[in-house]
Amino acid sequence: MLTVTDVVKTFNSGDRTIKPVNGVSFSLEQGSFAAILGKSGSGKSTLLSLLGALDKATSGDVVVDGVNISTLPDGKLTAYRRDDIGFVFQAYHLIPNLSAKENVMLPMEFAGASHATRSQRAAELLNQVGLTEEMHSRKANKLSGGMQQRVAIARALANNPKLILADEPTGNLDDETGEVIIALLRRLAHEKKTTILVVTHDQALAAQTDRKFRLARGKITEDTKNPA
Ligand SMILES: Nc1ncnc2c1ncn2[C@@H]1O[C@H](COP(=O)(O)OP(=O)(O)OP(=O)(O)O)[C@@H](O)[C@H]1O
Repeated sequence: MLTVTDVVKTFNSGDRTIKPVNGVSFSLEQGSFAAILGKSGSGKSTLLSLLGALDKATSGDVVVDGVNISTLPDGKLTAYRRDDIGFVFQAYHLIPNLSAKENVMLPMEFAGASHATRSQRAAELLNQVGLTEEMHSRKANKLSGGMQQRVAIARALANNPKLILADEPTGNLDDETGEVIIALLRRLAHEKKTTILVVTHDQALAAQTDRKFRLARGKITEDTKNPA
C-alpha cells in the first residue's frame, strides 16, 4: 500500500548541495507496523515529511494506496494530508485548552463531518486508545504525557487514514509509558489495518515492529523483518 521508489531530496545550502534522502526504495503492506531507525542527521525526518506530503521529493515516487503523491498538484495534496495521513509527533502537538475530545473532533471538522458524527466517532476513538469517558472532557494540558499521546493517536485516526506517520512517538515518555504506546500502535496497525511507520531512536519500539529499516546518510542500509 506504500511504495517508495528511488526517492531523493536535495537542498541547496550556499554553494553546497545536501542530499538528506539519497535514493530510498521500500514497500509496506497495508496494516504493517514499521520503524525507521538511524542516527541524528541520517535523513529520517526528511523522509517522513516526503511521505506525508509536507515536502516534495526532488525525484522518485511515493505511491500510497495506488496514488502517486509525487505528481499530485498542490491543491490535492492538502486533501491527501487531511484525509489519508495521520501524524503523531514527539511533543503531541495537541491544542492545550481544548478537551481531549475536541482535539480528536478537529480533523473531522476540517473534513466536513457533522457535529453528531464527530462527537460519536471521537468518543469511540478515545475509548479505543484506552481513555475513560471522564478523560474525554479534560483539557489536553491537564493530561499526562502518555495520555496526551493517546489523544494524539486518536486524533491521527480521526479521518480513518491509510497511513500513520509518527516521529519519535515515545521520545518524551518514560520507558513504561512508552511501551504502552508502542503496544497500542502495534494493535491499531494489526486490528484496524492502518499502516503505521514510526521514526525512532528507541530500540524497544523498533523491536516491536514487523519491519525495521536503518537509514544512514540518506540510504537504507538495513531492512529487517521482525519475527511475529
Ligand atoms: N530544509 C532543509 N534545508 C537544508 N538542509 C536540511 C533541511 N532539512 C534537513 N536538512 C539536512 O538534512 C540532513 C538530515 O536531516 P533530518 O532532520 O532528516 O535527519 P534525522 O535523521 O531526522 O535527524 P534527527 O534524528 O536529529 O531528527 C541534516 O544534515 C539536515 O541539516
